Amino acid sequence: MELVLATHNKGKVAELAPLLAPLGYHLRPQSDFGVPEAAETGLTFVENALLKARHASQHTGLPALADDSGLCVDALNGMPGLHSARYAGPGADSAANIAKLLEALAEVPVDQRSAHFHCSLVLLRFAEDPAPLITEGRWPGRILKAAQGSGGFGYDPVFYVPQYGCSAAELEPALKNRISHRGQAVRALLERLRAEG
Ligand SMILES: O=c1nc[nH]c2c1ncn2[C@H]1C[C@H](O)[C@@H](COP(=O)(O)OP(=O)(O)OP(=O)(O)O)O1
Ligand SMILES: [Mg+2]
Repeated sequence: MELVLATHNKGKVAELAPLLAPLGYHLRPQSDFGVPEAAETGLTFVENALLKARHASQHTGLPALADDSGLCVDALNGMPGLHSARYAGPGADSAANIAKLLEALAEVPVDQRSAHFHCSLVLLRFAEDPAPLITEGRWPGRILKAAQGSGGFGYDPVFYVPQYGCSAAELEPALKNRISHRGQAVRALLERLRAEG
C-alpha cells in the first residue's frame, strides 16, 4: 500500500521515513506525483496539516500524511510559529529565517530565549477519509546566539537541546527522531493506529 508524504521538505521526508517504517507502507513523496505546493491558509498548525494532506490525497487518490510544524519563541510571543517557513519573506531559505530570528533576539538574554517546536500530523487513511487521524508533538529548548552544527534542517542549528548540551543540528538523526516534536507526533500516530486496529 502506498502512502503519499504531503510535503515538499526533504528534511521532513528523511526524518519521517524511518519513523513511519513500522507501518509497512510504501512511502512516496508528493513530488513523485507532481503535486504542487498547497496554499497554507490555515490559522493553526492542524488546519494547515489538514489542507496539505487533503490536497495531496485529492491529487493522487491515495492515503496521505502531512506535517505542519514550526518554532514558537516565548520572547516573541510565539513567533515565528505558524509563519516559520516564510518568516524572512515568501520563499525564504533557512539561512535567511535564522538570520532574522537571531536579529529579533539580539538583545534577549540567555535565560529568556526559551522556545519549542510544534508538530501537527494528519493522516488521511484513504482519499476523502472523513475522520483523519490527528496527533501532535512538542519539543522544548532555547534559541542559541549563533548557529552551530550542520545536520537536520530549518532552525535546527539555532535550537539548543538542554539534555544533550548541543544544537538540534548536532544530534544524530536517530536521536533527534527519538526526542523531537515530529518523533513524538509519529509515535502517537502509531499508537492510535494500533489501538484502532
Ligand atoms: O525539526 C525541525 N527542525 C528545524 N526546523 C523545523 C523543524 N520542524 C519544522 N521546522 C521549521 C522549518 C520550517 O521553517 C517550518 C515548517 O514549515 P512547514 O510549512 O510545516 O514546512 P515546509 O514549508 O518546510 O514544508 P511543507 O509545508 O511542504 O511540509 O518549521
Ligand atoms: Mg509549508
